[in-house]
Amino acid sequence: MTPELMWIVIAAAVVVLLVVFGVLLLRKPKAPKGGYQGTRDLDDVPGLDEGEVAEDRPVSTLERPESARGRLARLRGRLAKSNNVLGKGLLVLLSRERIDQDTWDEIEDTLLMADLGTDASLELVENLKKRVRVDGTKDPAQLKTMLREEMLALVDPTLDRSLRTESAPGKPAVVLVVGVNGVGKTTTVGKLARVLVAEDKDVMLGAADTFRAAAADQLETWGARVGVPTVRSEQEGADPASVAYDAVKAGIEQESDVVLVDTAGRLQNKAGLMDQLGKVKRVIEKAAAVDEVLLVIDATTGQNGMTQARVFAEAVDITGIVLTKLDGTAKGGIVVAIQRGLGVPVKLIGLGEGPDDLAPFNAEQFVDAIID
Ligand SMILES: Nc1nc2c(ncn2[C@@H]2O[C@H](COP(=O)(O)OP(=O)(O)OP(=O)(O)O)[C@@H](O)[C@H]2O)c(=O)[nH]1
Repeated sequence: MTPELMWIVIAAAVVVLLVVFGVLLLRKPKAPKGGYQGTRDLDDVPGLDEGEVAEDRPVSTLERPESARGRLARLRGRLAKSNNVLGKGLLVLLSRERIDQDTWDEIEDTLLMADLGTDASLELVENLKKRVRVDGTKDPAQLKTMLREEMLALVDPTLDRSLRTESAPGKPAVVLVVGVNGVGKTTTVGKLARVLVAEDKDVMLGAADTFRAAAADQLETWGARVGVPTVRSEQEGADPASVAYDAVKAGIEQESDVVLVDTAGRLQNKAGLMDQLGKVKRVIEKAAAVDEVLLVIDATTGQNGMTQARVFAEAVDITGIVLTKLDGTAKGGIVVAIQRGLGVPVKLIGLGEGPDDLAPFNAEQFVDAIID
């Protein structure tokens, strides 16, 4: 090798080393395992803009989730847009010059198409029919009021829809989230963590969906965005009950207020599902009581969703329903069908893919969004 060539090789090597060193220096810090456990209040973190979005976030870019109050008002447009056909369709039918049996049949069909279910649809039509006959009214405003009242009665504003997330002394509240895969379970757990963080609660996540490693990664990312740690197993196919137990133990040790446990729904048969969910619940109860079992149902799946709901309700005592994807369906009537079918209230609704697009369910606002 000539001396000139040797100098060129040395110069090239120095340039390569400088580039590699530069890249290493510029790389963002990696999230610690288990998420961030430090401060999560924007007020505690200088130089942060509200609503800032980042992927791999160090502690200084934690997000401040929107408070749950008023979310449904913000998301009302999405509910109204997708369920417009139902509300407007009914009002058009009711404001016909003559409301004869054919019109009532059309009203019933509209309700059935919105997944209200046969019994509820019949009941609504019969009640409206009676009131229209007695009042003899044709005034659209009055008909709208009647429709609103009858629909509200079906949705039932008297049900207790509060989430049981109050901790006992020395024990966090435990919320188990169940449902088939793809309905939006992991997303819901992530969104719910944000609702609780906005209420200033200390949350712990348990990634007991061990069928898919990506599900735990997904959950961990949700948690990291708001400073919530996740207990998970690095091993795909690990025992979900043991991960759930570890999460609750960690919640007790770290004095968390609430532990949210995501589970797997990818099970081949009913017996397997019952065994697994039963075991997860029993094992958790060795450490703390399970306060809430939320069943997540995809509102776009209609009757299929009802069938799934029944299978889960047999496997474990459901205390509340989360209806996801209500932004993408005209089948808002599923709220009534599910509540009636299971005897369990809808407590939360998903109205989009955004991190704060999960709202506490409110019967009045729900009916108003459909009818107004
Ligand atoms: N439009 C809309 N999409 C939603 C809503 N909730 C969840 N999704 C989407 O549904 C898809 C599935 O959500 P996941 O949370 O991964 O579902 P999962 O039930 O946990 O599925 P597995 O992890 O496979 O068991 C994602 O693309 C979510 O963004 C909602 O309320 N509205």
